[in-house]
Amino acid sequence: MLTQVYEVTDPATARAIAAIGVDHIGAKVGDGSRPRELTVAAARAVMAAVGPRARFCALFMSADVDAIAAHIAALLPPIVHLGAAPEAIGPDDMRALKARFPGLALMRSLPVGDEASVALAVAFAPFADFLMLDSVRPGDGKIGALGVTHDWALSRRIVEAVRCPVLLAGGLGPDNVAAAIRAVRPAGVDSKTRTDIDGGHAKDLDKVRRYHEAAKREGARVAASGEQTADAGTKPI
Ligand SMILES: O=C(O)c1ccccc1N[C@@H]1O[C@H](COP(=O)(O)O)[C@@H](O)[C@H]1O
Repeated sequence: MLTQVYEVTDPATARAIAAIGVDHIGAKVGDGSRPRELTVAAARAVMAAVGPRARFCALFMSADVDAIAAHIAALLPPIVHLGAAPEAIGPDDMRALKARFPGLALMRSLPVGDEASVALAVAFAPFADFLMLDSVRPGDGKIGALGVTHDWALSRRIVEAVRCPVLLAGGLGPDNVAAAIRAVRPAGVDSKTRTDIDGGHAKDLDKVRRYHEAAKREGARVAASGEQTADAGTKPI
């Protein structure tokens, strides 16, 4: 079971979370115009602090594929995570990014809202190394960092419908990650708000540790029980 934690904005926190054993450590990267969005220079320092124990994920909220490509070329992160709406960055854009950066692992956030989410995931899966299924706000369509769960039965159907490894996101933390793994059988899990300090965006290392340990424990239990779990390995597109 892969564990992923957002968002890390300083090297010391990146080092501490890597020492806990978290597999993917993420930060928002861009021109610095969004809240807590790191410039390439700041992201480079966090990525170096992650070290060899974990993989750094660069989350781009922008829909400007040329700007994203320029940031990738400057930073060369192991995992590029695309967070813009699916209408804004589509499968063709993902194919183009992979062609330009062949060694890159691409993670694609997708909203899980209604029945249409399953077809959307099926359409994107062939172009992603990881899908990340996240909650969506009904009013404005905002995806992610909402701190709320979604219909896990839909996410389970997506896990069963695609070959691509799926990470489950949306309101996960130490107290519900095991139940989420039992319900969805993802290849990995992601957490932001519920591993933050209360009322702030800094990471609470005790929450991160409890989330990570609960996820690894439940992932191992599911694997040992022989229950179906998606493959956590990456596959080339
Ligand atoms: O991390 C952010 O600030 C962010 C901003 C805008 C969209 C997505 C964002 N983050 C992603 O959302 C998941 C889930 O968040 P939560 O656990 O429900 O709070 C987060 O881990 C990032 O992958």
